[in-house]
Amino acid sequence: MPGFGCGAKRKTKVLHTGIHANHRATERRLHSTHNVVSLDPLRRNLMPRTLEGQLTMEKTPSYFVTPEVPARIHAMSAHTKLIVVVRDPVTRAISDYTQTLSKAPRLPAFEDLAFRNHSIGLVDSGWSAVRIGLYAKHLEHWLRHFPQQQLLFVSGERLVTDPARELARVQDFLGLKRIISDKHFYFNQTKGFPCLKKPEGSSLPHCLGKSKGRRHPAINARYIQQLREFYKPFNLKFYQMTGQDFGWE
Ligand SMILES: Nc1ncnc2c1ncn2[C@@H]1O[C@H](COP(=O)(O)OS(=O)(=O)O)[C@@H](OP(=O)(O)O)[C@H]1O
Repeated sequence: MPGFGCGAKRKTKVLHTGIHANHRATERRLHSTHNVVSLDPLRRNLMPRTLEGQLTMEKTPSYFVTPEVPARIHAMSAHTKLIVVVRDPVTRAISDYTQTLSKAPRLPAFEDLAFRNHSIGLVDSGWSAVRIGLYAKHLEHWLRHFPQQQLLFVSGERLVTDPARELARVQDFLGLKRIISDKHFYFNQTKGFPCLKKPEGSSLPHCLGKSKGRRHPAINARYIQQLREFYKPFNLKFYQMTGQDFGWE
């Protein structure tokens, strides 16, 4: 499921739930409630087998915004749990642009891509960096196939300001014991983001790589405001649909 950016790379991880395999009731619950994604519906690749006491997580940012994906995932496994990390769509669009710019330095200016006509504030919703942030529209596709309770929306902003709180929500959603807490994070002043104190299998702290948390180009406040106005109705609809106010005004 999507993170903040436009990357389409898929990542798979098998997690141990830490629940004893000889607890039959728990095992049954795991199998019925924690569905296992065993096939990538887009690429038809086999995923690792999920054993008892494990969950398989799969991350593909482009799924959320690809209209044919919900039906395919549902056909593969109707009980799959879906986690979506969402961030202010204006900052998301700039982050997306920054990511592309790092690979294509001759890219036109942000405002030339984000607007059909920036002197009158006509936004180009066909540009992927803008389109991806229309969360309410994408969510409509998912809700045709999955009940709301199978979707969790994680705040990208709170993932930075209070990672333990957002991860508590994720652990609860997955029916896992709350193991990750405040004590697992520290704020790295140089990076400007929270990092892990001691990742699994290592005694050294770990921050996300250089491609996460890049400095964004300065964008004229007028364009930012025009984009805010453009997203406002979509954001409000998204808050209504999810029952969560993400505070992006
Ligand atoms: N702990 C921590 N460290 C570094 N970065 C963090 C962290 N938590 C969230 N973020 C935000 O993650 C943003 C990058 O995510 P991506 O857009 O690459 O996600 S995705 O893999 O494409 O889904 C990245 O966006 P940019 O700041 O625009 O680079 C970060 O703001």
